[in-house]
Amino acid sequence: MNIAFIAHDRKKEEMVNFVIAYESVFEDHKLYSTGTTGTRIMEQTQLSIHRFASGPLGGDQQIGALVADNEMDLIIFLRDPLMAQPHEPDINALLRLCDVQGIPLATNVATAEILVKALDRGDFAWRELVHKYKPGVDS
Ligand SMILES: O=C(CO)COP(=O)(O)O
Repeated sequence: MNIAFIAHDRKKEEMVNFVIAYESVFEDHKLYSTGTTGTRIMEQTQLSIHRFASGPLGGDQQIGALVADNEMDLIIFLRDPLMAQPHEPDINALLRLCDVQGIPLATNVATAEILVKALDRGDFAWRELVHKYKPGVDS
């Protein structure tokens, strides 16, 4: 599965701790992130992550492009609900595209935990069909 991690600055530590807790699940998947989030996770885990640009520089939009193509299977996006972001339009566009494509999206750790347990159980296996019938998409 293709999984993306995104965390705003005051949520990065929570994200790193979450990924450490489920590292054994994530290591079987293809991982993506915005720039700084991915760097922080890779510093503290053995995971290899394809990092896009930092969020304010277009990273949310780059992940959004994969969502628009229905290539992303799960997004964990720990947003900071108490601080305005300069790239709010990019963030909203990504969230909207997840709803357009019906992509599982967690915006807090409680939901992320439920989705990761579902992932580990194989509940998202149907997504393989999406990839299988789309030429040029990673499995
Ligand atoms: O701003 C972000 C998402 O909107 C996160 O970007 P970084 O991971 O580069 O800090």
